Amino acid sequence: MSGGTADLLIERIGAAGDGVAALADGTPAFIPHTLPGERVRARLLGRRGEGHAALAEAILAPSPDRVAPPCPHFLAGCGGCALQHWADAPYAAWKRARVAEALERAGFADPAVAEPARTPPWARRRADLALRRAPDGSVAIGFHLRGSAAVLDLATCHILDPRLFALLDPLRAALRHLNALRREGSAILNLLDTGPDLLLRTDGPLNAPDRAALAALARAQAIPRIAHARGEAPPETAAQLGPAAIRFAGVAVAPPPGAFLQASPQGEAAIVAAVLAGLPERLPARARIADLYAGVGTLSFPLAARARTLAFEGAAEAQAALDAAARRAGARVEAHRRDLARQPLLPVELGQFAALVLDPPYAGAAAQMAQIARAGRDAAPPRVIYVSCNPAALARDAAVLRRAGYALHAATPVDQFLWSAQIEAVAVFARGGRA
Ligand SMILES: C[S@@+](CC[C@H](N)C(=O)[O-])C[C@H]1O[C@@H](n2cnc3c(N)ncnc32)[C@H](O)[C@@H]1O
Repeated sequence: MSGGTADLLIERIGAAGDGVAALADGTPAFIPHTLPGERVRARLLGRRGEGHAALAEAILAPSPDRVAPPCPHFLAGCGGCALQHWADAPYAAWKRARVAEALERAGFADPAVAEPARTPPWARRRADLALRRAPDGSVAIGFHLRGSAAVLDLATCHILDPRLFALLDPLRAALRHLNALRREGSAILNLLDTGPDLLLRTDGPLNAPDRAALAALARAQAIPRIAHARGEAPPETAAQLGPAAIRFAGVAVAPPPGAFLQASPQGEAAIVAAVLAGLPERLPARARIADLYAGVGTLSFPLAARARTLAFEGAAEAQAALDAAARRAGARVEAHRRDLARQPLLPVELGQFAALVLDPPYAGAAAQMAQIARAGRDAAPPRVIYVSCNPAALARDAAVLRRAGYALHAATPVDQFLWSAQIEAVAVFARGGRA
């Protein structure tokens, strides 16, 4: 069916942010930059998963909710954003509905879902940008074009913090002559309290002139640390001018290069607030909280203000940074390294916690959920506070909690990835009667 055109009615927005229309045989077509209710003329491109990829050649009847996208890269297909063409109110309502639908699929009828906590434009403090060298030696830095391996070279960006965006031109200039970048790589930018932290992953080794060039870039742009890794190898510091640190609840942590951070300060604040609000009002003096998938301690240190917190994290460097920060600050945080997919907390361990906070990666926390279900009424923690970055995993994991006897206490969507299809959420579950 590819190559042809069809006039179609957009029925809804799909999980990747594309408009979805039904073809004559009922197969869904995924059409970027369209909106529910619109009639479009679409060119069919080929199979995509269960349906067809398509492009809108013309919007025959535009939605009243269509707005002019603020960024010129959007209609060129920049993969950083999917929904800039949607008015703010229906856009936010769609994000909220994705969380509500996930909880409904888990079996919680008519879930009480708050309005999304928002992140404004120009606030993203963490970005993983693609690098691509052109035949003339120049280097493109940006997001992949949607559905393509090509990199859109960013001339502007409405989501990135301007302090990070300002580094792109000097970085392009430095990368032009960097031997370590042969064809492609990535630049992970984290804006810490001490300034930008840069991790370059490239397809070649760093040589002495490369090191000198990166040191010069660090000095000229006041970048405290630039690290480099070849492919997926562990990073090594290429230039360090000063400390690289960020504070969580007043505790300074020195994260490893490329460490996971919540994508925006607003997103982090909203997640921390919703997690703390989900704790029982009164915690006994000897109460303990478990923070699973703790990273470098974004949630552990705020939680420790309420009770002794045992933090579990699988990545060695993140766990070490969390452990060192907790020791230096004398915080009530004990950091343990543990692969929670292979070694989830067992019922005998779960029984000691007044609350279990978990913030798993995209795949969710199936192994841990199975142990909570096994723990039964006596050992399962009274509260489970689940921070989700994937509604599908939330639906699956929340269903296990429901079957294990938990009620949904609160749900807060957090929109940290402005204009993308992503939505995060903090869902608070309480065992029957104790909410
Ligand atoms: C979404 S991040 C959350 C980090 C932290 N809670 C925060 O807010 O910054 C998920 C974390 O889970 C860790 N992780 C991924 N797979 C894991 C596993 N199997 N066992 C333990 N930790 C894992 C990652 O290293 C990452 O730090």
